[in-house]
Amino acid sequence: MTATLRTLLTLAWRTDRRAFLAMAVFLALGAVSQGLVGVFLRALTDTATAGHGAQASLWGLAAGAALATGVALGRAELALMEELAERMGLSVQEEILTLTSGVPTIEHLERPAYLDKLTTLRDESRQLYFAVWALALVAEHAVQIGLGVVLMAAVHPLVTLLLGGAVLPSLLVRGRAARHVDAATERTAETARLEQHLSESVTTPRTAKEIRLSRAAPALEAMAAHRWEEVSAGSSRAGVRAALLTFAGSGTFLAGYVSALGCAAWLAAQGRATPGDVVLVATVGVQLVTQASRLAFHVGSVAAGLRAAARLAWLRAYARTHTPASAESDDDAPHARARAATKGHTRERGRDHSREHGRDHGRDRAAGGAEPPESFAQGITLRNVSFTYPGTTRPVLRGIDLSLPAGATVALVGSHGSGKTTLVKLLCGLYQPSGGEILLDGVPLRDVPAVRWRSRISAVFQDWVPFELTAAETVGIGDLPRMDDRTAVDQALERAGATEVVAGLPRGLDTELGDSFEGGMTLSGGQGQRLALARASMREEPLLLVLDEPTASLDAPAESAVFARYAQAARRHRAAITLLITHRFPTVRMADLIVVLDGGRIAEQGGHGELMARQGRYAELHAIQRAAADG
Ligand SMILES: Nc1ncnc2c1ncn2[C@@H]1O[C@H](COP(=O)(O)OP(=O)(O)OP(=O)(O)O)[C@@H](O)[C@H]1O
Repeated sequence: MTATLRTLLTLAWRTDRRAFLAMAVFLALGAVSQGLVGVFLRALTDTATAGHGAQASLWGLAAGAALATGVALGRAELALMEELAERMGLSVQEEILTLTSGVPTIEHLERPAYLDKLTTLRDESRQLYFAVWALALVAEHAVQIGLGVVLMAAVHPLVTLLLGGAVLPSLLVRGRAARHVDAATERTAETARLEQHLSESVTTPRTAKEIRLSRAAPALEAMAAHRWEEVSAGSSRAGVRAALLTFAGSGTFLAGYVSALGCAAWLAAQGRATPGDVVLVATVGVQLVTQASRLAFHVGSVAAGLRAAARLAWLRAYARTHTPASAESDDDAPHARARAATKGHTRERGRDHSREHGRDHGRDRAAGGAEPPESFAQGITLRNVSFTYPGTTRPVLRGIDLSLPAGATVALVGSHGSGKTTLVKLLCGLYQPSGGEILLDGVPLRDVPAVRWRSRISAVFQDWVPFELTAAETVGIGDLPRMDDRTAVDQALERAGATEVVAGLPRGLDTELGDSFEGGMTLSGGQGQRLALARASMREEPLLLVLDEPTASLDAPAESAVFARYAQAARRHRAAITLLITHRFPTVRMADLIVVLDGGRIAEQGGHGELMARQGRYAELHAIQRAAADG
């Protein structure tokens, strides 16, 4: 609680210190001016009933001035808070992005339990800054209520008791109402995510073709609507409960107020209070009821903000524990990176990234850990590696003993779901093995900081990213420090056989790609794949080159040519290992070593001739493909 409160206040303080302080001053003055209105009105009533007209006028003026000051301060507070809130919201969103993308492993992006937390945090990031506002208003109302209680006590302690006794239960009831709403949001986070996915599937251009042809749009829309109904039913149920509780809370306030006013009138009738005291109870009593009701409401907002702050603290802790080597040393670091990442134009962004990348690397080195080899002497060894996706129970890889020799081209083959991509994820350090170990020239991969190992890998995956950037940036982003180096980009295009693709673009490397640009160019699947390959070619001397079915849009001879070129280059440079995954056997047969995966185990391994002669699983897969091609 204290830690989350500190997180919340630190966020606001860091966003704008001056605005934060100014707001605190305005709030304090606003609180006092409200209390003074009641005091001045009492004096007005008492001087007027005593026949002192001139004095009464002065008190009247003073009451008006206090009221006007309160209103003006309220306006100023509002303007300041809106400004502060907007900037704070932006910086929280940036931090969430930076933390989410900064974790070297990807479990938090694939596992529903974590995704729910992330979705809720992203949706509720606005709560954080409203909470700071609410926190300030809670403080203001608390001061106002304190002053009010003192004034009421001066009339008669019973009046205070009647009003004060109604405040506490009502606050508790309101807090409970807010918890209902929050719990409902968390319960429906998964359904809300699925609804969003289904709605986006119908509206994004990438999926439009298939969905139009299959005429699945109405069915998908109906599914999305059904999920939306589930989400909204959950939140309306919680909303109704919260409204009932709030109503009960307001009833308690009202009962307290009416009794306190009755008590003051009775005291005045007895001559134990002045008419001014009755006016004071009526004025301050109304203020107290309103302030307490607002206080309760804002306490609810603060509670929601604290829960969002707790989620942010969870994400920060998660990022810290899952980024062992480049762990941030202070709370400002993710912010600095987030600010750098969103500054200015994309190209600026690229430069900032480059600098940040360098800084990460420096921090990484300072943090210790083993170095990946400069050049492979033996290669990569997997010893009894097993893996089960977090949150599941079925092992996807079991007992993998494998040696990927230095300078070799290794082909991973196997039927769909046999574990090829998962093995690649482990080799890239995107997941840690559940059992066994991976060694880089004898050095355990888990001892090598992810940032250092990643900087020595190039990879293209079957689901390559169609970045909406210029062609130069789309390629250059493959090696951030050299993102703007046109010579490096040209060389990468050449290595990937993609020079022709760029030559055909209206503005060459400066052509903007994607629908997000006005008049942006849409690439064909094959053109996009070539650029993705060029992106992976930006790093000239990777130790491991992963080609996970990146050439599905190319024909078989083009695919073989691409693989041959990459394997040759990799072998020349530092005895790098090329790992390729493809279902096309003409390409597979070129590999030095073929590893056949079946149900998460290595069924067999060897050269093409050797495996064909063995007449095992490889020969069987080969025969199936040949029959399909012939038939
Ligand atoms: N993020 C994940 N969480 C849980 N299970 C997963 C995840 N990703 C993959 N799997 C499961 O792991 C198994 C192996 O998947 P993997 O993607 O490694 O297969 P693959 O051999 O690469 O398949 P393909 O040839 O179709 O690409 C599959 O049963 C799949 O359902």
